Amino acid sequence: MSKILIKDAVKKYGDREVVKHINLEIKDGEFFTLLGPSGCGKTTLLRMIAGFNSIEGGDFYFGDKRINDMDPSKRNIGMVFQNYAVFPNMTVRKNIEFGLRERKVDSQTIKEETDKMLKLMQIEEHAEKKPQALSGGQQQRVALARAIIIKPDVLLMDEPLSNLDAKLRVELRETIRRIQREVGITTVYVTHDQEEAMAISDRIAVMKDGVIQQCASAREIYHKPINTFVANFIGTNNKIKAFYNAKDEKIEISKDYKLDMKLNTADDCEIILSVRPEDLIRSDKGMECKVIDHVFLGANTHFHMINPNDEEIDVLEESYLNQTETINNKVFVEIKKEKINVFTKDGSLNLVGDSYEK
Ligand SMILES: Nc1ncnc2c1ncn2[C@@H]1O[C@H](COP(=O)(O)OP(=O)(O)OP(=O)(O)O)[C@@H](O)[C@H]1O
Repeated sequence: MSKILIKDAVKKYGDREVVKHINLEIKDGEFFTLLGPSGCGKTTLLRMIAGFNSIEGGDFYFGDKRINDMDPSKRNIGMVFQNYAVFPNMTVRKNIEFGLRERKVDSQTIKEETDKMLKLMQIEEHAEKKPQALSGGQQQRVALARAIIIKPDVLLMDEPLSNLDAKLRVELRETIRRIQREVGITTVYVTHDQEEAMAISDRIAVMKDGVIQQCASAREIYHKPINTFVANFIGTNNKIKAFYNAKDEKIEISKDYKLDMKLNTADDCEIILSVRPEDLIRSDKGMECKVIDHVFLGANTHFHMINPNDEEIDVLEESYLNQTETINNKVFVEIKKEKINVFTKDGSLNLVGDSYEK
């Protein structure tokens, strides 16, 4: 049985639908992420699960229990927000204990459970400090401990890392993932950061304008995006305009560069190739491109180029000591055909079938 089931959910502000007929099934123990640009409705949907927003349509279930009309306090959820919602006047220990005290748990159990949490979050030495003496990352560990000590059925997290600097974000997202696995708690996580979503999630729902575009594992979303919005939102993507000759089963990129490939259409049509920078390789044949810049990034080097269609493309190569390319040089670039996605001209449909290994 699914842990959270959402059927045909609608949220309206006035006449405006901001969540538009969403269906989702989240499994027990799953780390599930709602990902999308600002304003796409992720927080609104999360708040509907929590019970903080009215629901204008659809049904929400925890297990087989319909929760639409259940008070938030009865839903047994833990929440962590962007702003570390810890009580400033209480010590770290008192903050973490809070939920158990509210539930009138005996003091021996409170002590044991709180000690366990302090250890799990690696903040034992801060137990008797007030939150303001802690860094942002440590405060978020307190918030997380406080949310999960009550053993909620579902943990809801809304951009919990956005106020932290880049290094801490990476560190804490790994901690969150490890702890979620250890505790096995079903988690719904909201972020606009695609890299964070990929690093942390079992599955991701990519949202745009209140609609789920694709719901799948990070790998599937990266390698097999359903439309150009998803392809562009996740990772770096080169868009190359081309033409499909259906009779000859050829993709025509330029006069001199064609790929043999059968697409899921019987008609000649204009298409958009979607190619990751790592799936373009410098070669002695292919598209003739002009190098306009190169950026050394340690493990990799990024080459920015202009292709024969006057499109700017990015080529990612593993770095090596004597790697050089002079700006304005002409180079040939080949496409790793087995890795590309091909979309209709309007970007709405992926024309690559399942026959290609992704
Ligand atoms: N109380 C409200 N009244 C009217 N409109 C609202 C209200 N809350 C949110 N909205 C609108 O609903 C849409 C979805 O907002 P929501 O906060 O869910 O987006 P989001 O994807 O979480 O974005 P962000 O990452 O910026 O928080 C937005 O267009 C927003 O302006």
